[in-house]
Amino acid sequence: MPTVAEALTPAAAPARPSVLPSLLPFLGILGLAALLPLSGNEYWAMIGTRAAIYWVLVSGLNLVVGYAGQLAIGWVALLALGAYTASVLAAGNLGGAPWPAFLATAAAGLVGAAAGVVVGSPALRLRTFYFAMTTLGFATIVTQVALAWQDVTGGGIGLPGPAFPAPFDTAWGFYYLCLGLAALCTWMAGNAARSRFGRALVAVRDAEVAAEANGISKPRLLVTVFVFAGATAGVAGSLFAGLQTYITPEAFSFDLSLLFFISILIGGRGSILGPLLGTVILTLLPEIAAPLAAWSTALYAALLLLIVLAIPGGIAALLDFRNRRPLESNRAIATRPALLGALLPEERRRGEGLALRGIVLAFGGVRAIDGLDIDVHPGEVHGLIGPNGSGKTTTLNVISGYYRPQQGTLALGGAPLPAGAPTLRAAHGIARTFQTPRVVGEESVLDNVMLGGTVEGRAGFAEALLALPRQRREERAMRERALAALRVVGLESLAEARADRLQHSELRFVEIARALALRPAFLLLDEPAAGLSTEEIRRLGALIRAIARQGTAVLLVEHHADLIFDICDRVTVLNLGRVLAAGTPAEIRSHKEVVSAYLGG
Ligand SMILES: Nc1ncnc2c1ncn2[C@@H]1O[C@H](COP(=O)(O)OP(=O)(O)OP(=O)(O)O)[C@@H](O)[C@H]1O
Repeated sequence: MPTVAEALTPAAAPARPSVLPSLLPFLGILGLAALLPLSGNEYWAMIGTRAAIYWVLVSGLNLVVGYAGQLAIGWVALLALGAYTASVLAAGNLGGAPWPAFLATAAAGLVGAAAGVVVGSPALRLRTFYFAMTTLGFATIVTQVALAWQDVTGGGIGLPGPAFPAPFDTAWGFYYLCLGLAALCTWMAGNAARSRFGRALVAVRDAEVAAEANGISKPRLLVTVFVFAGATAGVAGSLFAGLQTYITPEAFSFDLSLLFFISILIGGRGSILGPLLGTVILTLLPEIAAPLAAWSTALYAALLLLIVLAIPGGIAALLDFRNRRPLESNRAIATRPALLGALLPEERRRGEGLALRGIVLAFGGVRAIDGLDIDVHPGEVHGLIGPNGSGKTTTLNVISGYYRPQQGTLALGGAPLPAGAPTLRAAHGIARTFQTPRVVGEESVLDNVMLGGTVEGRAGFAEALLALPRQRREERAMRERALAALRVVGLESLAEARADRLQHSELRFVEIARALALRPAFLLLDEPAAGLSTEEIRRLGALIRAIARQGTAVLLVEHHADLIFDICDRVTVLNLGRVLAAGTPAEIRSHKEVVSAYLGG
């Protein structure tokens, strides 16, 4: 057991990580790329330019595929659209004067951004391969339109790409332009990935329900990244047309789309560096093994198989040295309820009572909840118990908005709480944990806990891309708060560890820390003691009591009767979707029907 001093002193909290070590590989690649002209070989200028252009596209697509997990396999469509937009405008083929190359490139970016939404929006309704097929369909449409609209696009004969002015009109000048844009895109994508938007994308990919409970709206988030990924692809298209000097529909083959997609897969999900290396490798591969150029598709497929089978995490997992270090094996969860005050200063405490009235919810003929009234008061731990199938989980799902009751009303702090709308619960100050912990295994513990602060983020996606001051300030505050929450649950020494390396009991406390990072007015705990040791349950109980004492209303669904009777102020017992009994633990313990229906003789 920790001493009082230990209980109050957080273990060595991780200092703010220096960004330099994570920047070094990028600076190294940029340094090497900047030295490429020393080769004096213009052929290498062309290969280097092509790799930079591909990366401009992949840097945006990576957020869609590697972070959000959407199978956008036909993204070459946007490259084609950007290339044709810039070339048609630069040639003046739509009437009017020819546009300068940079202006045409900006227009290609805008058209790409708009088309990104069009190509991406089916992902809001379709999953996995169905979405992949729609992106391929779009790629076919773009090339067919380019073929058929001969007056403007030159049809099968094609048209010249935009000619960039001096000093970008030489092979190496154009190379530096593309390299500069690739570096800019890397910086922006990296900023986005490290922001609340990046965390939200990965959460939507790996723990969608937890993402919703933390206020993340998947459709809004996806549309935002589709805009960015479309814009980078549009700009890449213009540069691509500039490099080709002449474009025809064949230039935008399925092979090229596959190259973009596979670069991300072999690079590794949720990484910027991995896909960057993947893009460079796949661009260079056919050049280095020139005789194999005709085999490039087979080569990609073989490489992909090799990576998927041998290193499923891709290049990024190979380079993740930090998570190879063993974690301390003898770990105890030393919760520190006394530190709650630092996380929830007086002015941030907000307890809100919850009132359910006449809730009815039936699944077909089964009345899972049948006219339920419950009042949970601020500062109170309210236990919800009952036999299996009595309606506890359904009640939680009604409160968290996953189920819309057929009858009845909900009110939080006296104000009506809209039925349904799970993503709005976090903004009302409702936080929850899950029966089976829902954490993002591939993210660090700290990132998981920071997800709880998502709703307090005000900086928009553009601010995140450019790492503007408000974004940086919010990120610092979110990080501090998440660390404070981790100190409360006693897991701050694991902050930088990947969450899937933790034990089950630790994940339960990570979820509580995430809920605390929301600074909740109302906290729903779904069987938090399941799988914990007796000592851990004792600490959990003390922590829950302390959270309630700060003003938060706590609704606790639990099968451990001892925990319920030890820490609850009031208990409601459900049976067949109705309240069998409600009262203090002492009243419930001696309630005849409860004893016979649930507690046992
Ligand atoms: N999605 C669903 N579709 C159909 N029936 C459902 C659904 N969810 C719950 N039910 C039914 O509603 C009733 C209440 O289920 P619920 O899961 O809320 O009970 P519970 O008290 O949480 O049980 P447990 O302790 O086993 O988790 C059960 O009869 C269950 O079979």
